[in-house]
Amino acid sequence: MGAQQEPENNHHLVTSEDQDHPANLIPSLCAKFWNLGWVTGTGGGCSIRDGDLVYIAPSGVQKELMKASDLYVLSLQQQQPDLKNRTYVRSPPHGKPSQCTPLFLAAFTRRGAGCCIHTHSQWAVLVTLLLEAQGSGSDKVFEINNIEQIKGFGRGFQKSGNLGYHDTLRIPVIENTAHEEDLTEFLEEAMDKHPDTYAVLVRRHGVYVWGDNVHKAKTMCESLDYLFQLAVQMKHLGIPWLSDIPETLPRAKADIK
Ligand SMILES: CSCCC(=O)C(=O)COP(=O)(O)O
Ligand SMILES: [Zn+2]
Repeated sequence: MGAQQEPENNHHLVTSEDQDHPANLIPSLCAKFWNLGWVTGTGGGCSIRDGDLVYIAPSGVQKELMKASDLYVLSLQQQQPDLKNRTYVRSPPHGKPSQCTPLFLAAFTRRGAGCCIHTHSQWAVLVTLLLEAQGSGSDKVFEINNIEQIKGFGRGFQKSGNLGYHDTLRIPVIENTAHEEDLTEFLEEAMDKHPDTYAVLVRRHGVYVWGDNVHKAKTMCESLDYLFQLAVQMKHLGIPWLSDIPETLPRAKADIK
């Protein structure tokens, strides 16, 4: 017999037969993300906003083994305006919410995101290290163009459509801090400086990716990890991340600006 849940603990918020309910989706997505090396050794995570409610994983747990009953639930309306001293409308009997919570909340409150994913992908970390090695100030933004997968990204905040093959994808990079929650002000600065980005890289740590809904956040996170891996291999092969399509190649008339 498991621990008896107190009815006042709003346990109903994490009880659903619907596999797409946030309380079920976060554990199932994190189990998939673990297989990709995105949430290794309790790192990384995922948070989903469903209307006013935000579902958050617990801290320091094996993200691939989470259950719906492990999750915290926060009401954005009840929290406003103070997002620092957080209270939860539902908490599990033990543990504490993810250190990533303020960063997830930044995506929900400043970009109206419906889902935010945080990975410790080695490809993301390697890209930040390659940029660091380049130095001379160019280490603050990852840029790549003329790769088909770039079409996997939205054009930007409150803009419709996706980037095109000839567009340059730009992802800002912030420096890591001793404590995850201390990243928040730097993530928010990066959002302000790059209003159209859907992701922020964290040097030597990983990446935060958000989207209007789970589908968009997940597919942009997958596309980004694909591009990070490609970028690392391109660097090995001496192929620049930014290139011009040779004029000799055929370009559709619509593409010629
Ligand atoms: C070894 S993970 C260190 C903390 C971290 O970077 C992370 O993303 C997970 O933090 P949480 O509080 O969700 O365990
Ligand atoms: Zn992390």
